[in-house]
Amino acid sequence: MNHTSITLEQKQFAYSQLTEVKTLFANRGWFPGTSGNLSVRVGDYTPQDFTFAVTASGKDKSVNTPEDYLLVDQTGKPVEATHLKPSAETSIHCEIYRLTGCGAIFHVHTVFNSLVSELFWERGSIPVDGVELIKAFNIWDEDAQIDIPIVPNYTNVPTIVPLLEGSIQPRIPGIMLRKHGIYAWGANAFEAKRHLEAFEFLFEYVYRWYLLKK
Ligand SMILES: CSC[C@@H](O)[C@@H](O)C(=O)COP(=O)(O)O
Ligand SMILES: [Zn+2]
Repeated sequence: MNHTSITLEQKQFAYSQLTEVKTLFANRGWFPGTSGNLSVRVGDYTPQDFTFAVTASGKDKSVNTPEDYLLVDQTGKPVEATHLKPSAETSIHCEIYRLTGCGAIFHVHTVFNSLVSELFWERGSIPVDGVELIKAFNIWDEDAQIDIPIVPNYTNVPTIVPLLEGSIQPRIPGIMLRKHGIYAWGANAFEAKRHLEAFEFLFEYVYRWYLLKK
């Protein structure tokens, strides 16, 4: 893609969407210790050629500044001259966009998502049985049973990237990195937010139900 075809209005709209969710999630305590990253896709898409706005690496996501985001291409390289560094996990966003064609990806570290990823690590996925909020994923089966995949976490992020293709499930818009955090996505920011909120609700439910049953 000719990245100059992204207009200033498109870029500003993407940044304003990111600021809105960033502020909301920060108020929920979903970015402890500068963790987490967010992105929204901008402009035309093919799996080989796309652009997205992503959070800059290492920022305090509970404050809003003029230096919070940058535009990158499908390889994670900035498309404009900038001193900002894209999120250290940008290559995960690149791969999820390539595989799913989604429009927005939100990543948060929470205590509940980390706990359940460890609880069900050996199983390879987090099972959820018949909880109403599964419908947030557009799964309407009576008493639906879903499994949210878990992949191992590595400090070297490029080691994680090739594991995504074999782990992402077509009807589940998210993947857990073991003892790290959830990546949730959707066709746009509204849908990615709905999915992330549903995952976090279900993780807390699964954890508490596990303890209650004991
Ligand atoms: C500071 S701990 C979290 C990071 O290691 C990473 O997992 C994370 O989510 C944020 O990294 P970032 O480069 O700011 O996008
Ligand atoms: Zn992370």
